[in-house]
Amino acid sequence: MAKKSEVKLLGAWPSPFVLRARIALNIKSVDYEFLEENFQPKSQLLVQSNPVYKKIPVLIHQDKPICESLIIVQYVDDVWSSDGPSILPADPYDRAVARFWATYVDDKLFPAMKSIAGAKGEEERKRLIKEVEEGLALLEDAFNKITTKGNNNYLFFGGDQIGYLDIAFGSLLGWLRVTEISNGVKLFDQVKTPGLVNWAESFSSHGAVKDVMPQTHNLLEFAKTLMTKMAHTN
Ligand SMILES: N[C@@H](CCC(=O)N[C@@H](CS)C(=O)NCC(=O)O)C(=O)O
Repeated sequence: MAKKSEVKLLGAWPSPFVLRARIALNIKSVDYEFLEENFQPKSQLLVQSNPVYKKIPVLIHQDKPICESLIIVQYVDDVWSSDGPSILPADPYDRAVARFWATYVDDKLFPAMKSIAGAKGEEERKRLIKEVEEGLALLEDAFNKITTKGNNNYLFFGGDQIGYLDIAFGSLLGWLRVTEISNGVKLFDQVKTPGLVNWAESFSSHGAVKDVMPQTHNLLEFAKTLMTKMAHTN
């Protein structure tokens, strides 16, 4: 078990990317100090630790920074390999598939979801919502393929335990719910994405997740404040 002083996580509570690092550390039962970044202005520690992107999360392990959420998740899996279940699948093909979909989440799904809030006009908003729905339908198919093995149907992308893709995608669930509420739509439901609806419930109530996953009403409040600030600066 790492000493708390050896592991620090520079982050902020509403960030889905920071949540990934927190879940990975929880899976491995790594004790860490959480340093809340408030960006007003960006802290010296953040700028020094992540001079390229100046973004959170940054994991600081034995005074060395590791940046980018998915790289942090893999690092945690590598360093604490014998503490708790593996995060990445053992099989090389399964690892490649998990990495493919995690990249898809970051490159396609999340950007589409994020851009709904900034849509210019109803037509664009509807187009983006449709894009997210189609994106989720692809993930529903992937979920069914990945979790059906022989006669077994697993709860998670990672099998019996949450793994890399569960963390990559599951960390966005809070913001997905905020998007649904803010736009009066259901992106996820028992008809369109039954597998993902059940998965989301199991993921959100998992021991490594439930205490660190931000509450939807807090994210909604945060989003409203952010939108108000942006409206004043434009
Ligand atoms: N690809 C990065 C994205 C991290 C990211 O966008 N972090 C946001 C907070 S959610 C941030 O630090 N934003 C500050 C900025 O853009 O200046 C990762 O996966 O870690």
